[in-house]
Amino acid sequence: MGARRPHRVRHRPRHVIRRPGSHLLRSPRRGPGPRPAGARDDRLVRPPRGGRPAIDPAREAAYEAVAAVHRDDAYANLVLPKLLRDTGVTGRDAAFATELTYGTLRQTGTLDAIVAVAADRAVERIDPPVRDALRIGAYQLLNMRVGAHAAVATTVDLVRSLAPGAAGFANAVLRRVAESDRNEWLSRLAPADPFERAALNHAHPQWIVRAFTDALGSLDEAELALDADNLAPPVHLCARPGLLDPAAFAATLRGATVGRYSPFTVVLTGGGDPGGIPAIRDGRAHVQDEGSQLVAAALAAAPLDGGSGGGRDERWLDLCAGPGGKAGLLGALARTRDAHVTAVEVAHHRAELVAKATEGLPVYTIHADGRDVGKDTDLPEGGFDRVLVDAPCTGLGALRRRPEARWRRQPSDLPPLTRLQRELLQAAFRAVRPGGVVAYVTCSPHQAETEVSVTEAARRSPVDVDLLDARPFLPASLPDLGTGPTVQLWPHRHGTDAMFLALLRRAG
Ligand SMILES: C[S@@+](CC[C@H](N)C(=O)[O-])C[C@H]1O[C@@H](n2cnc3c(N)ncnc32)[C@H](O)[C@@H]1O
Repeated sequence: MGARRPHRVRHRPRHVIRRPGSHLLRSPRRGPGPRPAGARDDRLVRPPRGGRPAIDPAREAAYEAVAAVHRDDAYANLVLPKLLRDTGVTGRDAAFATELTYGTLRQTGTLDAIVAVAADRAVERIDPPVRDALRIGAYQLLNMRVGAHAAVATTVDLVRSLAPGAAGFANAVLRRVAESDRNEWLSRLAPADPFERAALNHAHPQWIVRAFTDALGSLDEAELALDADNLAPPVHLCARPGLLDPAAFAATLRGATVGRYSPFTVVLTGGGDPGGIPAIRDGRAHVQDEGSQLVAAALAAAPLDGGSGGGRDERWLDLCAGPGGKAGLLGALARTRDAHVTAVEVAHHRAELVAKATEGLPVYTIHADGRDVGKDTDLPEGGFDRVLVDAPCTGLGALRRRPEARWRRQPSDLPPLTRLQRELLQAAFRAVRPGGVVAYVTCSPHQAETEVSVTEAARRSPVDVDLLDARPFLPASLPDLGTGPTVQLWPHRHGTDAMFLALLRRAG
């Protein structure tokens, strides 16, 4: 396939680009499912040596990971694998530690509400290390099939090793927690307000419950979306079009299947490290949620008007490219169509990731601010046929992948993000040529970041833009796309992250 040589990007010190050595785009490993019902816990503490309790390594790793998330703002999916490696925890023990860590982080708000009653004090008044240990103990009691004796004894030993004076307190709190199961606790605590109740039952902050309800139109369905966030998602791979056949690729991977909707998706069900897969190492595939693949492919599928572009369809722009997932798919599609992609990323290290992720594809990465369209000679006004704005957002649509994120995000994150989203989308309107198409994408279903950002940016656009019905540019088999013209995907409906897509065409 004759890939056209991309235009050269002017060399300036702030431009990182240009194909550094081959590096892999790696994705976080996902955790395994919960321990099977009735499974025996064989990870009891080892006998004390020298009078001090020895904590079993799996629980210790889980505690360290949860503590690092709360103490150091660490990310569980980065910190836990390292802890497991360092402590030599593997196999079933690693699966136990992963479920304990991810589950405790997802359920933090609900566990805290229960621990607060059992401790008869606000959790903020419990020392942070003891508080994290109690969360881990309570998760084992309420959400895993760990026997009460094992959960309490191991947690008390953990607390004794962290804060010897608090062991008695931890013992009393956990014994009280163990007196009821999760459902009994939830009905005992049940707030009268339905949003507060849903927040407690599904372990999300209330503002996120309300945001999902606004986007879905009903609290009942929002509860399904909240539940979906509490399940570990499967790993999706993108078999890059023109480089790899998904069915043949899936056949080489244990337990893999082709995706439900995207023609490029392969779903990994057998676990394992995707980074070790040869097709990923050599750039014929990458890790990417199926929803992300669908929205990127929709941009490539939407028809252009001739306009002043005279029917040209060769200059594509990804205005927010890091770490390069969509640039990888767009680059592969561009390669099959003699087009090329300019990939813009404002964060230097993320621009380097984009360059690595798109190695071998007709993609040039620019370390620049996407809002500089018209000011930066590499981002000329009207210079592009297709433009993607995969905007920085709260990420509320991908909470299932980031166990701690729901508690870290705040409503106060919205104003600066929505301002940036609208500025980037306006820059995209300037960058696209008359008759060309812009895709605005977020991995958030929050309406301030989706519909409102699109409406506001279009209202203030210096050029005329028309909102297209995005639904025809997604696979016909994709259900529940609503009445358009924008599309909102959901984990509970589509098995994808909650990606939002709006397609807009600049008037010719
Ligand atoms: C949602 S992520 C993009 C994900 C990417 N498209 C992918 O599929 O891998 C948004 C990205 O926009 C970048 N960004 C934020 N502000 C920007 C700006 N003003 N110009 C360009 N990129 C920006 C962020 O650093 C982040 O990497």
